[in-house]
Amino acid sequence: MWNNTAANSPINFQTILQQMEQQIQTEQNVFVEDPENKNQIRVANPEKLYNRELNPIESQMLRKIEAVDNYSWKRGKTGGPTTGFPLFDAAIEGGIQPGLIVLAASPNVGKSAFMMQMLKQISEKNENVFCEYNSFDDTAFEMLPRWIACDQHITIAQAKNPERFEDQPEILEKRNEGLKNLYRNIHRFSLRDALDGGTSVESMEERIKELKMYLPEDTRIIIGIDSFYDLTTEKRNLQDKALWDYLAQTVKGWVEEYDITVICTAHLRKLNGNRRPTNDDLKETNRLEYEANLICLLYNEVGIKEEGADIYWLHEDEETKMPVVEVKFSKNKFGSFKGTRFYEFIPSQSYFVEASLEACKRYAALIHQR
Ligand SMILES: Nc1ncnc2c1ncn2[C@@H]1O[C@H](COP(=O)(O)OP(=O)(O)OP(=O)(O)O)[C@@H](O)[C@H]1O
Repeated sequence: MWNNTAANSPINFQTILQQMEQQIQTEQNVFVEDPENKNQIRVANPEKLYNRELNPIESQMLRKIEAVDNYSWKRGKTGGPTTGFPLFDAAIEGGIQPGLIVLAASPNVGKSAFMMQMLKQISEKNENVFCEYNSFDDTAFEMLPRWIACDQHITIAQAKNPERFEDQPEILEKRNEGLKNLYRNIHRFSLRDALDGGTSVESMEERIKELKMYLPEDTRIIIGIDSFYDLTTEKRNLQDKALWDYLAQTVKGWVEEYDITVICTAHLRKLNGNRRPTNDDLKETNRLEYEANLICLLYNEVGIKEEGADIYWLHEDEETKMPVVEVKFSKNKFGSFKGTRFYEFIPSQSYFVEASLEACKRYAALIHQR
């Protein structure tokens, strides 16, 4: 645009002024405010960008910029649906985004419980969301009582076997309240187990298509898979690493094709000693690590060292040390946070409380003191 020949001729302010006016004129013809959002600009006349028609390459790029800008404005003020855990939201810069999230831990740490509570909270605290928990290693008979226990802070056993607690009307009342909340939430939360649709990625994809068909277009879909290593495929020729690579790529493919969030739990290799896990401990495949937008490694010292643990909390009704689940953000493509957040856990109620920032600092200091 600028034809600055100042190096070989004296500056002509008249010409510069004319050029500036011309540019402003052109820009006014090219860009307009969006009629519904005065802060968003749109390209009204692409031909006026260069005073000629755009070629196909330029048109493609123009459409891409428009799509990304539309998407950015559609994210809303918070960025995405809240998880109900403020520090978790902050770590991923404002809520759940489309992408692949992996919650990895050794057995019994609490990853299924953590994912269940997260999906429950997302479904309760946001509009236009739908969360589905797919449980491949536990049945709905095991998982739904956890939802009720978590909701009402009763034990999983109380939610599971009401008849055993007939002499405790206050427990039955709470259980019924939890059940009512679960019924009330079926427009935003569903739970499926292996008996509902099988464990194959092909059947999972059919389910995602079904959700896309029935749910309103602007619904944010969040699919939980417990666990990634229980997924199968109808492609019979794949085995071992090739199989896990294929599954990881397929799951990530859904994120891109259907614009959804997939949260997977994943088992870790058996850890030697009591060390905290790293991404290298993901079993069988590093493709999962590569494809994931976020990897959280969960660790529960009380689960390993019991009364010898240093990272624990105390509950007024319990005599023993209570577990604190450490959630380390070991790969984070949603934000720059790479630290650890801490969740005080009541396993019998399948319930977590996110530790405050101060408490997180205290727990982190205890780990680093060693
Ligand atoms: N019905 C129950 N009653 C009491 N505690 C339970 C019950 N079910 C699970 N727990 C406890 O909750 C904790 C977390 O279990 P959870 O299934 O979430 O772990 P996980 O990491 O998903 O394990 P896995 O990989 O074996 O599924 C465990 O310590 C477990 O003992």
